Amino acid sequence: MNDQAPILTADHLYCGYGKTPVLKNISFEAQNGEIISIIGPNGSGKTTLLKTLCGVLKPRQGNIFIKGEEIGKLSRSRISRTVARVSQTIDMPPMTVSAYVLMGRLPYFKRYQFFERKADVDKVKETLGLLGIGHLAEKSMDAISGGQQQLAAIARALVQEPDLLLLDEPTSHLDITHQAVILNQIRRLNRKFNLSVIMVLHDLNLASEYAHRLILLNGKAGEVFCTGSPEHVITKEYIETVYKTPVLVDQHPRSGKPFILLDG
Ligand SMILES: Nc1ncnc2c1ncn2[C@@H]1O[C@H](COP(=O)(O)OP(=O)(O)OP(=O)(O)O)[C@@H](O)[C@H]1O
Repeated sequence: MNDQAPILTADHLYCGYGKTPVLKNISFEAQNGEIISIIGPNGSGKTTLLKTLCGVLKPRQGNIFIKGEEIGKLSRSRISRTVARVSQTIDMPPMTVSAYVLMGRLPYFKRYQFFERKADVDKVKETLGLLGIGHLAEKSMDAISGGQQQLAAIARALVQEPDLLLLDEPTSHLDITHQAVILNQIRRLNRKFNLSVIMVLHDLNLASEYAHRLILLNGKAGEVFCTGSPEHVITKEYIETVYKTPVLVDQHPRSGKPFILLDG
């Protein structure tokens, strides 16, 4: 892998499930240290794109490069040490939160290593603490709330120590306190460790506030409608065209970022 290359390059991707592709001709580069949010109406293909970007779903055409290397030529563990994904639906194995989060360390296990090392356990503890769920460590995954499961899934991705984090609606089950915990933590990791992030967000105001760049999918056409800074993408004209809903666009009083309200 080449550290100077963009962390991820999507090159003319056509992706989907059946005969007709859900998404057509998607090309973009995610630079190192960039936070990108994929936005768009329900069913526009946000999850499909995220799954394709990490190699879970094979593109029907086009290619993906991670740090300049074709994803198909990389081993699963090499990909896992570089890219971590948190999906929208979280599997709930009957295990404790700490055992679940520890699974994120598997890509670092050596051949014939069957047990975690102290460094792995420390990493898990530290990450649970950072996300405010240290007290849940010994609880079973199926005995905690949906929001807490979401935090545990994010912790599992973070202990993978990825260079690129892919998040599918990371705040969907979270109250505003935990939305702030997650997104501020992601911003902190981005600033401190240059973590690159691509996240699907439904909340356009959170996308506007936390992402450097937005990719707005056009539901019907299966294409990118436009991409750019929040100021470029979150305009009355673009949002009303894509979402077919009247909106008001103002500025956040503190950050100055575009701020959106439904208009009737
Ligand atoms: N496993 C699947 N098999 C077949 N079609 C699928 C599958 N998953 C999704 N689709 C279809 O692909 C299209 C895009 O779905 P996708 O979940 O990527 O959209 P989305 O933008 O993430 O939606 P939402 O905002 O509702 O989560 C939809 O028409 C959906 O029905």
